[in-house]
Amino acid sequence: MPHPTAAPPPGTPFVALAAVAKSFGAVRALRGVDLDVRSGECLGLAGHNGAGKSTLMQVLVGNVSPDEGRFTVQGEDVAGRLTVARARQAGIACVFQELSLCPNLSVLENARIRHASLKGFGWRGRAARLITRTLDEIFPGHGIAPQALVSDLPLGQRQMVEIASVFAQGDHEAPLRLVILDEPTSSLDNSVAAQLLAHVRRFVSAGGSVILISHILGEILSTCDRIAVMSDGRVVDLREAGAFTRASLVEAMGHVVSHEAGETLVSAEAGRRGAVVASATTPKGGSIRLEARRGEIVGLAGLAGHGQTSLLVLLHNAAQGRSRYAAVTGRVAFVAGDRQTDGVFPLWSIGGNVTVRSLSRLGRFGLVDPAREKRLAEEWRTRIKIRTPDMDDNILTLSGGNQQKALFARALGSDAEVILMDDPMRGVDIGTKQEVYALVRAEADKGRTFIWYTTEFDELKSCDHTYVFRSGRIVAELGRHELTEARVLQSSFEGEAA
Ligand SMILES: Nc1ncnc2c1ncn2[C@@H]1O[C@H](COP(=O)(O)OP(=O)(O)OP(=O)(O)O)[C@@H](O)[C@H]1O
Repeated sequence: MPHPTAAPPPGTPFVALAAVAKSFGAVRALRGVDLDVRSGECLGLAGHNGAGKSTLMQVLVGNVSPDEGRFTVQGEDVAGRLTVARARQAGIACVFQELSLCPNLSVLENARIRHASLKGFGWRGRAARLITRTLDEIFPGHGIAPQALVSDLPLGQRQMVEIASVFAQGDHEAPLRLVILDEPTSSLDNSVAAQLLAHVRRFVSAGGSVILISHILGEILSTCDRIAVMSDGRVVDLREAGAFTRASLVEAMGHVVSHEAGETLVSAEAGRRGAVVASATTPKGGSIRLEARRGEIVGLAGLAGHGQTSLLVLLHNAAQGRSRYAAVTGRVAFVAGDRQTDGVFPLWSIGGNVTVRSLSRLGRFGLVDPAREKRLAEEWRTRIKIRTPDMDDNILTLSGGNQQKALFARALGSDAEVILMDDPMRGVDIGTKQEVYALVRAEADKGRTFIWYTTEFDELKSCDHTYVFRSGRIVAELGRHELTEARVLQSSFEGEAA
C-alpha cells in the first residue's frame, strides 16, 4: 500500500490557502479562497459547474499560479513559486477530470511517463509490475493487461489506469502525501467506484490526505471527513461531513432542493403506446431485442462496457442506413459521454459547438445565417445555463461540466427526433442535472424519443423502460414499476432475466 512515510501528525494542515485569487481574462475563476487540507483527512469539494474547483486544484499542483493570496505547503510559503516539479517533490499529485493518458501507448508505457524513476535496463518489466500491483491493490479483479494499448480500453478502464498510475509509488520517489481526485468515479461502475473510495479511506488512515471532487453527493457524504462547498470562486461553506445532509449540501451549493428524479418525472403518457421508432435485434432473434417508441425514454443499464455504447453506435449507423440489425425512423442526434474523444470540436467556439448539428436549418440563400446561429447559441446558453462571458470563446475555456452542457444543447437544440445519450451526465452538477431531467421529460412528452445509457442508477428512474446489459447481451427488461437497484445489480452480475 502507498503509505506516506513519516507523515505529519494527523490533523495538522498539509496545505493552507488564504485569499487565493485567479482570473482568466475577464473570468474571475477564484475570488479569494480560504482552505486548508489536513494530514489524515479526506476533504470533499462540492460546487456547481464553473465554481472554480478544478482551477483551485491546478493551483495546488503548480499548473496555475495564483494572482493573489497566501499558499503554504507544510508551513512553507510557496505562493507564486510552486512548480509542477516542486509539487511532486512535496508529494502532491492529481487525477484530472480530463484523462491525461497517451492513447497510442500501452498501460505500462503510460506508467513510465508519470514515474521517471522507471528507467534503465528492464524498465518495462518494472513498470508492468508497478502498475499491476497498484491496480490489484485498488481495483482487485480489474482484468487490465499492462501491455494493453490505452486506446483499446473502455473509458472506465482508462480511468482506472490513470488513478492507479497516480497512486503507484515507485522506488526512490517522494512519498505521496496529497492526492487530488477530480471526479474520479465519473466513468466507473458503482462496484469499481466503491473499490476506489475504500482505497481512499485506507490511504487517509495511513496519514495521507485526499481532496475528493465529485458531483455524486452520496460518495462525498460517505467518504469524506470534512466537506467544503465552492460557489463562484469562493469557499462558501465548510463543515464536518456528518454536519451535512444531502439536502443541506445541495442548498449550500446554491441549488433548489428538488424531489427525487423518479417522482418528478413520471410521464403523463406512461405506458408503451407510441409507434416504434428505433429497434435492434441480433440475427435469429438472439441476445439483443430492443424497442423504443415515440415519446419514450428508454434506459440502458448494466456494468460499463457491456455493450450499451455499441448498441447506441449501431442505432446511429442504422439511422444513416448502415445496419441490417437495427432500424431507426427519423433524425438522430448523439450525446457523447467521452467528450474528449467523441464530443467537442476543440478548436471551435462554444457557440459553434452548440449549433453544428443545426446548420442545415440555419441557412439563408444557401449560406448559414450568422444572426440565426447566434440566436440559437444564446437561447441554449440561457436554457441550460452555460457559464461563460461569451459564446464566441473557445469551448475549452469552459469547465468540464459546462462543456458537457454544450453537448446537450447541441442535441436538444437540433431537429433530431431520436436522441441517443452515452452516459452524458458525468461531471454535470446536481442543479443542472435536475433541470436536464425535466427538459428530457418535457421533450419526450412532446414526442421525442431518448435512448439513454447511464451508469447512475438514479437516472434510470427517469426512464419509462430499462434494458439491462451483460457481456453484450440484454439480460433483463424492466418497466418503470419493476425497477429497483437490486434487480439491476442482480441482472448485471448474474445475467439472469430479473
Ligand atoms: N484556461 C481558462 N481560460 C478561460 N477561462 C477558464 C480557464 N480555465 C477555467 N476557466 C473558467 O474558470 C471558471 C472556473 O472553472 P473550473 O474548471 O475551475 O470550474 P469547476 O468548479 O471545476 O467546474 P466543473 O464542475 O464543471 O468541472 C469557469 O468559468 C471556467 O470557464
